[in-house]
Amino acid sequence: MAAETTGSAEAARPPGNTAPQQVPAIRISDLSVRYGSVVALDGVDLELLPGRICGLIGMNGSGKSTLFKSIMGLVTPTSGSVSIHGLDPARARSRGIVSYVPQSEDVDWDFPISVREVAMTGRYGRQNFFRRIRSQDRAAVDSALERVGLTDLADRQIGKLSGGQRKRAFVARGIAQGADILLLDEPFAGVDKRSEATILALLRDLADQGTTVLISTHDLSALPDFADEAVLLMRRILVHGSADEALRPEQLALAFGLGADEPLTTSPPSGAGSDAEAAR
Ligand SMILES: Nc1ncnc2c1ncn2[C@@H]1O[C@H](COP(=O)(O)OP(=O)(O)OP(=O)(O)O)[C@@H](O)[C@H]1O
Repeated sequence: MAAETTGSAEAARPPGNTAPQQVPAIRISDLSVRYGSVVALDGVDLELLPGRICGLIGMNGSGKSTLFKSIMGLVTPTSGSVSIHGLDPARARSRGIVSYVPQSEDVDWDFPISVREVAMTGRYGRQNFFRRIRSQDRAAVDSALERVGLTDLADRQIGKLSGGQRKRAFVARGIAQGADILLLDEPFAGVDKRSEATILALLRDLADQGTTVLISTHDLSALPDFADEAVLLMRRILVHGSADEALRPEQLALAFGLGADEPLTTSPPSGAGSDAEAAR
């Protein structure tokens, strides 16, 4: 079975949509990233349009976090390129165009920082060297906290929030920042269904206003509920299309099937990495 490897926004366009083609917010061309001998991404081509919510799925170690880091300019590609609204990713990040909502385990929840201060970090790129907070920074943070429904909890230490509230605090940071692109790494892990629905409504609102949203998730069943399009990743893109296309059994077998626990290295032991190879 040949994998679908379009990787293009064109593929995600609804049938019959003859609207003029938009300029992608994110354009990734032939991107490969290695950590020593480990191939994390291998020839990834992907374009994401403004105003779309894209689900990113793939097994552990398939390269999702590396893809996020590449979009943020936090890893150096071995080859290929990433362009964010025509800019180099590091420059786009320093200009506040991209915002990241980290996985829960990547955050020190004991750190003495309030919800308001987390949101204020989204303003750092706009402040001067001394980071003097201006009235427009306060206004942007207040407005962002209101938007995510955390005004009443603004002065609470970040660790003293529920899982869903913690995610909303980081989304508030992205809103305060005025980011055009929001990357969310496993935002629904440890979050109840009601909080998940609240976050999704918020993300839909942001997408309707032109924000590009890329969400990694292991909750495959939730994907069709929120994703305008989906990417199935296994070091390279197996599918970029609708959620239903990404969830076809034969595609899932390629991405999550035999050999899934084997390390994906440049020189896998015999039999390991067969799924990835099959997808080539
Ligand atoms: N700093 C690093 N040094 C060496 N190898 C790394 C490093 N970071 C990631 N890797 C490896 O690169 C591959 C891709 O990892 P990555 O974290 O991007 O996957 P992932 O899809 O986000 O995984 P998960 O679902 O477990 O978060 C894995 O084989 C991983 O072990």
